[in-house]
Amino acid sequence: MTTAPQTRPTGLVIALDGPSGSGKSSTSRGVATRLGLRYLDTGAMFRAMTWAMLEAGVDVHDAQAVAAYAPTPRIESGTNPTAPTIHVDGHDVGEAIRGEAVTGAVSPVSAVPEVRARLLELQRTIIGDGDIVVEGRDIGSVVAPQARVKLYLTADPGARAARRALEEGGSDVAATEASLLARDAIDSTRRTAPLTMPEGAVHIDTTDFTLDEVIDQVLRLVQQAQGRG
Ligand SMILES: Nc1ncnc2c1ncn2[C@@H]1O[C@H](COP(=O)(O)OP(=O)(O)OP(=O)(O)O)[C@@H](O)[C@H]1O
Ligand SMILES: Nc1ccn([C@H]2C[C@H](O)[C@@H](COP(=O)(O)O)O2)c(=O)n1
Repeated sequence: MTTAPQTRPTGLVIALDGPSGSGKSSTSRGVATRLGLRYLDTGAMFRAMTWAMLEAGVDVHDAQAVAAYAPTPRIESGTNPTAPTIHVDGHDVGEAIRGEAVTGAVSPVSAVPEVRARLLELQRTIIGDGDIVVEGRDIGSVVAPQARVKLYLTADPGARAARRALEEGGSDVAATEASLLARDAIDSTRRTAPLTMPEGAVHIDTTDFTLDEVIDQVLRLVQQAQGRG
């Protein structure tokens, strides 16, 4: 049963960061929907960039080639939390970016500074004056350090893998966990904007909470932050 506020804050930026499968997208979409805010999935933008590189035949392990291609694709993110969209050069890539090829290549592509600089500019343009929930790996630390509310979501690797395997219709939990941990390792050790708990963020370990319980916790934190003005 949800108990948290329904009033729509203005100019608000809520930043959610955390490792793969910790519940960022589901929580962000739930919070944005409840508060009437926009929603930005920055992971989808990095996936879209990776999809474009693979389509163009760029070697994703060649940082120079990745950097050279980074300015090319036109990436457009739709920010409706109940129906987020992502397009590359006019193509709807919402499904394609969730496939194994992109998932296996996205972390090395995301580690290239020219990719991050290009997407940072797009992300900040979309954030604009706020009224948005933004999720990723470096939102509270780099993209929007001014965010009024910053959350850092985690969950035990076993729980993350089990949730993801369930979502994917019963894929191998051990293989899913290995894939999540491999991505976490690259994302948290890269030189530019690594995954880290941002200064001022509230840590929520979601392992033992349902999605509704986590959304409620975030809504309460937003209410407290609004109370502080
Ligand atoms: N608190 C929760 N309890 C149970 N399942 C959850 C919870 N939060 C999210 N889930 C489920 O876990 C899976 C992963 O969640 P989600 O996609 O939101 O994570 P994420 O952090 O955005 O992942 P990624 O970084 O890979 O995009 C989804 O199937 C989602 O429904
Ligand atoms: N702000 C961000 C968001 C995402 N990434 C990279 C690292 C992730 O492994 C990948 C895919 O993200 P997901 O869809 O799993 O949330 O994108 C990043 O570096 N910075």
